[in-house]
Amino acid sequence: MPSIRAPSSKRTASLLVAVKCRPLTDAEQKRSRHIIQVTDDKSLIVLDPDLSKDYLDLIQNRTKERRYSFDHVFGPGCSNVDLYRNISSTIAGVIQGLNATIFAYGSTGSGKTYTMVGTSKDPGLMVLSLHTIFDLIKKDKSSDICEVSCSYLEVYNEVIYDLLEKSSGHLELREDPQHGIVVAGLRSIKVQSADRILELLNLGNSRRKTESTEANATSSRSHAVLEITVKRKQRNQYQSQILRGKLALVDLAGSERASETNSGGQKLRDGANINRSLLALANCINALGKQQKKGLAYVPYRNSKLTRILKDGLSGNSQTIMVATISPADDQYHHTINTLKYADRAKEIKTQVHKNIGTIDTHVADYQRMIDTLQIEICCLRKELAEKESQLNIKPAEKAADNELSWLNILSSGTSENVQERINLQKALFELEETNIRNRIELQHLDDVIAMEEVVETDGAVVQVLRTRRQVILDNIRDNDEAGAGYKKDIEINEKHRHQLQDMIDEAISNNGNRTYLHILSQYRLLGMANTELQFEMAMRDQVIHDQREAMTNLWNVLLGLGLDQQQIMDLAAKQRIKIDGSSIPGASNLSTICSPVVSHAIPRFMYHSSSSQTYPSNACIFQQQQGHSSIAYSRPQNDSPTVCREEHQSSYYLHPHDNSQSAYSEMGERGSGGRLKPCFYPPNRPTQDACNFCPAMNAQPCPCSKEQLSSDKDLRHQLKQERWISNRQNSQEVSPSGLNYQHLYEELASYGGLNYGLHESYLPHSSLKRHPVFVPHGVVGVRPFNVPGS
Ligand SMILES: Nc1ncnc2c1ncn2[C@@H]1O[C@H](COP(=O)(O)OP(=O)(O)OP(=O)(O)O)[C@@H](O)[C@H]1O
Repeated sequence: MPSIRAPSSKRTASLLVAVKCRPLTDAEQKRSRHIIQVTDDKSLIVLDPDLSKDYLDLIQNRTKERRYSFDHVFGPGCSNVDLYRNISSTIAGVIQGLNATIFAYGSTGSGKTYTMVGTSKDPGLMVLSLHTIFDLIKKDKSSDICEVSCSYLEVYNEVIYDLLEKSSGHLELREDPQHGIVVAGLRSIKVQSADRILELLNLGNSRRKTESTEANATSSRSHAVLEITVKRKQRNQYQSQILRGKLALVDLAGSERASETNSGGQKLRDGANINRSLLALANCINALGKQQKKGLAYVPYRNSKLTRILKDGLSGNSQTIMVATISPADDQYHHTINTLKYADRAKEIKTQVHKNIGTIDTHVADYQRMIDTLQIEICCLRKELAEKESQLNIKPAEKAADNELSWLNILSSGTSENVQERINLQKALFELEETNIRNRIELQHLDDVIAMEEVVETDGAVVQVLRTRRQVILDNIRDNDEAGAGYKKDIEINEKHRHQLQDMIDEAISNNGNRTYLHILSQYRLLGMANTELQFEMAMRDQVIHDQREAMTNLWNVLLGLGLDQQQIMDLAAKQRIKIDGSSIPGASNLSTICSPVVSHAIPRFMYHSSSSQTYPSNACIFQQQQGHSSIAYSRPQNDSPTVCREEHQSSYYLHPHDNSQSAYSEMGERGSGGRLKPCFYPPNRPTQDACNFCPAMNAQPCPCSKEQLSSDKDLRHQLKQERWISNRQNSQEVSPSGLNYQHLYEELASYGGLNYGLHESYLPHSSLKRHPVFVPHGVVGVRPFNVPGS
């Protein structure tokens, strides 16, 4: 029986902020004054550090004293256990399939490591949470099987290392549609007891990079993330449900001023990197705080590895706790105020918490496995390269050749970093554009509403509010455009760097005669590219999965909006021989417009993978306009394979070739509003016109309501610029764009000459490169941008 999944119910949670003030250290007691007053368990006062005031401050009664309130405040007399007691309920959710994140934030020497790791007398949050998890599993009365695993990583100078590996190589981040950001190749060790994890924790901590600085004798130079995963599986059940809870415990490196830490050389460089990633974190907190009040500001997660790792914890599926650590010393006043400023802003952050139930999309899991295998192979090859190099270094006669070889090695790792960086920048740009598209939609709506209100309103109060909101949206658009311009510049720099690297590699290879080494090197590079390509594939699938999830949610909303209750939906599904996974069905929210007829048949048509002979009625259409974002979904007539088209306001930078020439677009491409060209990509082995016939909006059987719906909604018609169709056919041999710059990717692949797989030429806008055979994995879902007729 085919099965679909009911979207799990989400709960909006506020980020919980706890402030912890440590006692004065022995050294501080001699030189500093205590300036923190904890007034009650939720508020504190930072006293003015200046005892003597100048005349002007005195007569104007100016003071630097500041008052704050948070979810919890702990004074110098409190232990880690006191803090833990107030947050332990969050940890308990992890064994029920919920995610939680706890991170300590504060300046260097303020007590982050003490809070997270602790001492034997005062164990920290990492230790206490582990004990809770194992205690709860032990006490659990159900017959479920719980499996606990843990990983421990550090981010040092923007490079990720595995703290559970003796000599870990550089690890890379990957975006997983189901599990969010994951670190490829990171070891996850299954553990049976809290003691075993504590052993691993101690081992990892001993590998962590620390330095003695002026501000702290054992200052952490890296950000450390301990992740505990609890998988809970029903025993002896066919198709058993799996709950997968995750707890991330983060000890950040301390922010500092170079002048205060009195460091130079490597220490100074470390400090600069630490500060950069903490600044990126602060910027994310700022943007997220702003988003709650003002909506749709771009959150620059991509500006550092740390923020990418923390993304889920900051805005995704996680109940998150920020522990802001402060020093009570008067000479730390500015650091303290700074920490409390961000903690205060973080109170505004909201996350969406839902249970992680079961698994879907097995083909995605297969891709992940492939990528993981490739990552492991790359690591082995890296090691081989290093060994080969050290062997060569032993022979002094070959010193000159050795230098050349290590130069080659540097170049080749430079190339892979360069590729990763470009992928990241392009994705950032894509996200920025999406954010601004939504901003522009809201702007358009606001303009219309303002125009209407101006006619009817007498005192102008509502118009004033709307105008204020309009200005906020304009500011957001401007900020996002500025950020986008920055990313575009970075991409240009990255491109230049790539060409330089490639030239240098080619020259070095042509001058060098060491065949074995070159063989390993070329294998390494090829695997690197295969890996990159798979990551692109994954990104495409992410998009498809995202779209499908959105469509599923819309369909659920429609069904519930029609007045069907959960039981009726279940009965209908059972009649269609469709199994509904997931126990909870969300309330019908955000439903705006429904296109009938036959909406109730839309689920089978869309959800149902074509492995069954079951057929469904012809057309179904869901029209939705939600939070300023509009989309239209169609299902195909019954004799065709299930197809869904979405129209959306989207024009991606990925889809625009750099030369911007007309020829880079299809014959179907036309100029959209604003004079921007709209790209069109064709499926392989299919004539151009046929590609368009695939969209129901253009064929003989258009969606019965789309045109009317469109023309009845003036805003929408204005905004619709591009249509994407999703062809979801069994054994499809198609791969197509999903916001990716194929021209780029193709050039990238071509630059790795001899590579035996590439993208099909027909996916390239008027491709001039038609050499490589197609590399198409099974079960691929096609995604294609499309022109909306008459838009
Ligand atoms: N609650 C506390 N009680 C007693 N001593 C503490 C407490 N918190 C921190 N300390 C002490 O303060 C010093 C600095 O603490 P810690 O190393 O945890 O700071 P940090 O914020 O992690 O610094 P960095 O960012 O430089 O790594 C240590 O000597 C630690 O033992």
